[in-house]
Amino acid sequence: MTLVFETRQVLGRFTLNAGFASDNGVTALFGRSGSGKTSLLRVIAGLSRPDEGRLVVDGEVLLDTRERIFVPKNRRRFGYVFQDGRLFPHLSVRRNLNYGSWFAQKATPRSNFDRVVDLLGIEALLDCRPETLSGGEKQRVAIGRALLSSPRMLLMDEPLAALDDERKAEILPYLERLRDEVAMPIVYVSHSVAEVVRLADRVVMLKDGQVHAAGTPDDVFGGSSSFSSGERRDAGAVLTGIAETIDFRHRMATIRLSKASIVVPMAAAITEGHTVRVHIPERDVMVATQRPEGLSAQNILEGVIAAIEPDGESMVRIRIRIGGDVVLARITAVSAERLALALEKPVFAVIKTAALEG
Ligand SMILES: Nc1ncnc2c1ncn2[C@@H]1O[C@H](COP(=O)(O)OP(=O)(O)OP(=O)(O)O)[C@@H](O)[C@H]1O
Repeated sequence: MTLVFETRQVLGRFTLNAGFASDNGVTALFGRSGSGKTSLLRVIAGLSRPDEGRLVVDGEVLLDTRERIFVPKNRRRFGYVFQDGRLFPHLSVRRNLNYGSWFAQKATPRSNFDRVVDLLGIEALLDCRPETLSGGEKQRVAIGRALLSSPRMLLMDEPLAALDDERKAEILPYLERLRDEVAMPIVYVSHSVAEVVRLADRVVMLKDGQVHAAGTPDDVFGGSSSFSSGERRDAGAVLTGIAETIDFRHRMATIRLSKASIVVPMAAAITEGHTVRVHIPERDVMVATQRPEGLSAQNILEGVIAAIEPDGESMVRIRIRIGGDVVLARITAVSAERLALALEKPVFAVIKTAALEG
């Protein structure tokens, strides 16, 4: 499945002028409040008609303003998941799910229903009414309903925003399974760096209605200089590793990276042998020229300096290469000078364990 999209739309004083291309996997539309994420999603969904635009999904033109093509929303075959699950309160979970398949062009085979129920872990809930479910359970049902409408693409608008941290942690592993097992593009709107880092294959970062940066989470979060202070705190490296061992007593997992291993607090559902992504915020990395001792930080990784980039007047960003991985650190230019940091110099990246996310 492929998706090619571009649009231009004037909304009052706001102009949306953006586009992106993707295939299967999660494309995150990321940006601050008011950057245009929802407006973009609405154009894709067919909920609003842009002044100019083109949307092609797997070769089929669903929108082309020049050619006067506008396929209405109910014929686009997209599944939607909103912030608030929007389940029908008077229907059981099973009937809510079946409602999705009712609108599918073909009848949903029984096996598909079972597969979706299994994927989202909602079998025990089938006879419940929505009001008896937790927020996370409701969202899982809402995702199931969207999947059972046999969509060719899923559009998710901040599906976790209304949930508390515990519910978010509960549902994230299901979203990861969805990403890994469902062969369709997923467009995922979020303003959470942690969520995007964990789920997205590609990030389209919007700013004032335009694409400000696009690429892998590492490309986009690995050191853009135009983050707000909140985003700046979360900027850093995103590394992929394998969960090697899990210490259930302390709820810590050891993740094998390309050369070294690091220990991270265990996220809700890390399984040994599975691939996980680890986000190391650059603010939580210190640089040492000798291996420090007697520190509370558990992760001290040996590497070499791959780059030193100025970042603002008094700061520098250091890229530390550790085998095939790169960890970022943002330190003052004065510290870099004092430590005589230079390209290819061997250093130790001191990572505060609490800063890692599974
Ligand atoms: N129909 C409209 N008429 C006028 N302005 C609009 C309209 N729709 C959206 N806007 C403006 O477009 C801008 C982008 O809004 P949008 O909801 O797309 O942002 P967002 O990134 O999704 O924000 P949030 O994260 O807060 O949901 C805002 O300034 C909004 O006020």
